[in-house]
Amino acid sequence: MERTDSPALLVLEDGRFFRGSSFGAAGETFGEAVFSTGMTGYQETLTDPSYRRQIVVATAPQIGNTGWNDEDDESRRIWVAGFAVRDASRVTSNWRANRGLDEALREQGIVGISDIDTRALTRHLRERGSMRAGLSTTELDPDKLLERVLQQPPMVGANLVEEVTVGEPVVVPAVGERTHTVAAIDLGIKEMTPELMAARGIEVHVLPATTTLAQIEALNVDGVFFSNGPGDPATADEAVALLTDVLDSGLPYFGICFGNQIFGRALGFGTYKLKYGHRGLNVPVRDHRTGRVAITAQNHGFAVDAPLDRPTATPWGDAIVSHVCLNDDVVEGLELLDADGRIRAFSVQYHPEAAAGPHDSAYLFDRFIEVMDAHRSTGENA
Ligand SMILES: NC(=O)CC[C@H](N)C(=O)O
Repeated sequence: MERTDSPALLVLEDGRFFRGSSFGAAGETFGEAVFSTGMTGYQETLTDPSYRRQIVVATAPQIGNTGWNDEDDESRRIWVAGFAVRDASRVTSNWRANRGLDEALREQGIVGISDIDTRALTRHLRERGSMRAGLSTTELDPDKLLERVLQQPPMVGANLVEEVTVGEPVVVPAVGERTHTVAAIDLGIKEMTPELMAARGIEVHVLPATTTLAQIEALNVDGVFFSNGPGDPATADEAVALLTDVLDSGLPYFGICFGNQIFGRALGFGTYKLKYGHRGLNVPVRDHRTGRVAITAQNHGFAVDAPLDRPTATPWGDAIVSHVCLNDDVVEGLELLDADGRIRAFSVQYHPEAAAGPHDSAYLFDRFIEVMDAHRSTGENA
């Protein structure tokens, strides 16, 4: 691979290193090296708060062709700690683009590396697992950069919610007539999520992670949602405590990704770190209720440890694993059932908001509405 005159160096915590060219901002950065197999959607990936403190390796060999636009950001900024690609496209070609990817990275101070063998790097991470890494355009001695990598905190034990959650509540109004109101706890939410709810008549109150049940109830909501987010779910005790209160209150619940892990913990399950995680846009998942397999967008490094083959008794009723990854049997969804076997709370480990990714699972937003309607009619009959 041809390198430019401005060199960059990527060093993994086990000492393996890759020399390439500077791409995006110059400087030095550290994070967990993870690979994502999405062929498209790098703008959504880079602006997804769940990637906080991660150096993302794109397995797609050429990145940047469609540049950067003003519409596809999933949040207010780029969150990845760094970006590693094989070939950074020198040409931007898309009618919506108003700048190149390199320029967007530089504007936001995101350090990247190009012209490295991302296939070798990905195979290494698959074999050894995701691990800490350093990426630098200023320190080109692998031993010296490695010393600094080894001083960085690992992803296990990382509590990053505070770094990404909103400071103040934000209301996303329903499109057309408002039929429902939802409190969405922002653990690192992506903009597409409230938009998809709003498009279905839901007024969404995006709330800080420090919100209490009393504050949620004061909004007279029909249901509660917990978003995706960065870090180790085993550290998110406040979120687990809040969700426990929500379940005690009887309010319907829907969670995505981190929201699935928090739900798992509230139900009494543990979480654990996957070797190299699921990050991509084509992960097959089976929904036990419909029997259908959806191709899903995923971005998670941790997973819920729950039995696939039997219900688990919880203080609120039986919990079951509702969705399973067909690649490796990892838990991809949970349901809490009432005495009649109806869903009262549920979550998925993958991304029905699909930004970027396939829209196979958008039906889960409709399912949330059905669960809220069922809860409402029970309340009216009581
Ligand atoms: N996208 C997410 O919500 C990720 C959840 C969690 N940080 C994980 O890596 O598993």
